[in-house]
Amino acid sequence: MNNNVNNQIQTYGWNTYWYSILAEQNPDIQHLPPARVIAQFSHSYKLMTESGEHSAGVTGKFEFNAAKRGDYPAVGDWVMVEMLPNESRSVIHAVLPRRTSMVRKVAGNVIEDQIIGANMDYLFIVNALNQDFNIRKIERYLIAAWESGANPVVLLTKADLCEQPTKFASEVENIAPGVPVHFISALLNQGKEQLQPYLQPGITIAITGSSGVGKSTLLNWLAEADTQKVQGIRENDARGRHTTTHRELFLLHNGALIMDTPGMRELQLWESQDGWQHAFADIEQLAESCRYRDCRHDADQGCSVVEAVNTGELDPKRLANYKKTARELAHLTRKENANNQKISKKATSYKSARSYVRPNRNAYMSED
Ligand SMILES: Nc1nc2c(ncn2[C@@H]2O[C@H](COP(=O)(O)OP(=O)(O)OP(=O)(O)O)[C@@H](O)[C@H]2O)c(=O)[nH]1
Ligand SMILES: [Zn+2]
Repeated sequence: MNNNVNNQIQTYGWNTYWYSILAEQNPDIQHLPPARVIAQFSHSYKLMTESGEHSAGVTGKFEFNAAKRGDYPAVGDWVMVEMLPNESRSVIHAVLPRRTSMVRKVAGNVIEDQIIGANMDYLFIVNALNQDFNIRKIERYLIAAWESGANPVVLLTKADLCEQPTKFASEVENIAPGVPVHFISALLNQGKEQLQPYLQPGITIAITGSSGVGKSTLLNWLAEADTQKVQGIRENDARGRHTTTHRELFLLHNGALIMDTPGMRELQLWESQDGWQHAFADIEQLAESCRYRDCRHDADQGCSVVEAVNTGELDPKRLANYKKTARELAHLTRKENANNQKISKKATSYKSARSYVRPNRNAYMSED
């Protein structure tokens, strides 16, 4: 590895942490160069390797060993590759263990984890400061963030359409103590400086939020930073190439990496125990002093949660959201358990083929 090529993957976030992770892996893959997945297509991936962009597929062995959908590479993953000589293609031998990941539960015959983004440092949760402002949505996105392991940051866009952005910001702060909240206006070019602490070299930021909240506008706004500097970098680009091809993980001029995958964009809000408890820590804590262990928090007697609603300490809408999430989570768990039972009955006969968990090609490739 010469310095120049080494820099290429460092720019994409390779660092001593990943070196140490690699050192813990099977020696078979340790000599292979690392690469980062920057886009995912139906049958292939686009990687940033030490020698630039490569398209890639997984090895047959990888495919054979992949027990479930979540074992396959996802955007943001670090993979160990074999470069094919004289080709801008490579093959993926292994995926390094993910530091963080956004997982979506896909309910089919078997509930499967689909990784819609990996190794993000921050998750920007975008909501607009107009009639679309929705605190309950933010609450649910926060669950996803906690579950992913990435640090959530709430961005309230379209501040120019709002008389009192601070009022909304404090509303968010109430439901998400300790989570940074910023209000910005791409239209008026206001608030960008608040984002600088996150937009650091090698830091990966995923962007999520409902349709129309201003994600694309935000991306363009972030990308257009300092045009002069951009041109300077292009001039110095060793390959002199400016690719305009499809990417889902891309480099900003300030060195930060932005992840914008279709799945991340329209994050479907599945629920999971850990993230859920974290997001509703206040209610969980109140519930501890309910009279009954299995309190449903809908009767007055001995229920600390209902009491908190009555005294105005807890917003009834927050409680309603908590209950709705709990029901969905219970539903998902029931479905999962039922499927797992079915699977374990059949497991012996299926084991060699592993067909019960191996996604069929079409299912794996389809966008749902
Ligand atoms: N007033 C105002 N309008 C904005 C701002 N940011 C975005 N918009 C507008 O909001 C609309 C939606 O913005 P997009 O960036 O397309 O939203 P999106 O979240 O990417 O939407 P999807 O692509 O559907 O996911 C557009 O008409 C933007 O011009 C802002 O800061 N102020
Ligand atoms: Zn209760």
